[in-house]
Amino acid sequence: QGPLQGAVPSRGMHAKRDPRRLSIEGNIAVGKSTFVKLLVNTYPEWHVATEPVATWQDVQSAGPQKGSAPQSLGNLLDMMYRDPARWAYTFQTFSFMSRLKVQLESCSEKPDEAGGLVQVFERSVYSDRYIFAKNLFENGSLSDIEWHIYQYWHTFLMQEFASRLRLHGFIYLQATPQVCLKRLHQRARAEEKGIELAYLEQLHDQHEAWLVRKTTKVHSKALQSTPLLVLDVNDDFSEGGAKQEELMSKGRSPPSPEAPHKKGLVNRCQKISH
Ligand SMILES: Nc1ncnc2c1ncn2[C@@H]1O[C@H](COP(=O)(O)OP(=O)(O)OP(=O)(O)O)[C@@H](O)[C@H]1O
Ligand SMILES: Nc1nc(=O)c2ncn([C@H]3C[C@H](O)[C@@H](CO)O3)c2[nH]1
Repeated sequence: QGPLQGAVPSRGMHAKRDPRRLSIEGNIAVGKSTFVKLLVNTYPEWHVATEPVATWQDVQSAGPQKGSAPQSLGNLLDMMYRDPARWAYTFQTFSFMSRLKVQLESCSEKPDEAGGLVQVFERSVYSDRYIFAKNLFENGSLSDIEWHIYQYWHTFLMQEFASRLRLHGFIYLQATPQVCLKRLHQRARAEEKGIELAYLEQLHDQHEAWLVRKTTKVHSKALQSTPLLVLDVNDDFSEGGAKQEELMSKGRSPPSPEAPHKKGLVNRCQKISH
């Protein structure tokens, strides 16, 4: 029996409960995908929606006629990094739409199949705006009018889909921009080879402003008060061991009598109604 035994509810216990919906946030290459894989190994019953990077790397046309083969239209991730002033707005519309679909599709599972589940998203419609689009505006890659139009439809859609997009918690994986750059080089994704420390520093600051300092102006009170768990992932946990187990248990651990305020995020989220 591991230290987490008993903390994860069995399916039968929560057959009618809405799924708890969490988003993993963090800088580029901080280790979100790696962390999500560890979560799935530890909690195989959790549903995970990874970031649709492959869709951005190969945008497909629907095909001119029904049933005809889709055509590849290009690598939008690469285009955005090569020429942000030209492609940033296009990228944000597409990344937003693909995140919206992922978040809406996950919550359309039948309630009694999804009951008691935890759904984990890698980033969210919120980081699309409050991290990336905001940063692209502030560094001059989105013009005033593009940023205005982006916020106009984003706010409208967030209000229209408010209840279906509501998240119960954020897990913020926090590491220095220097550590992220090292991991980015180690991963060596072709489109990212031009990314410099300064860009990761900007994104780090956006995460800190939105999630930690809470100085970023957000569109809703519910979002402002969404529970947050900050995990320091500067240390290497990819080889397993005690650090990995500690991180997993922080995400889930039951309240302890000595420190009742230090509940795991999922336990805190279960107190929040949908
Ligand atoms: N804690 C860690 N210690 C050492 N290396 C790590 C750690 N977490 C991830 N890595 C390594 O860093 C690289 C980036 O990790 P990963 O792909 O999980 O990042 P990510 O946050 O999902 O990236 P992106 O923002 O692009 O989606 C990978 O090579 C991974 O093996
Ligand atoms: N501009 C921009 N807006 C986004 O919403 C966004 N989300 C992710 N990314 C980049 C980071 C990684 O290189 C790669 C995979 O995370 O995609 C984004 N870039």
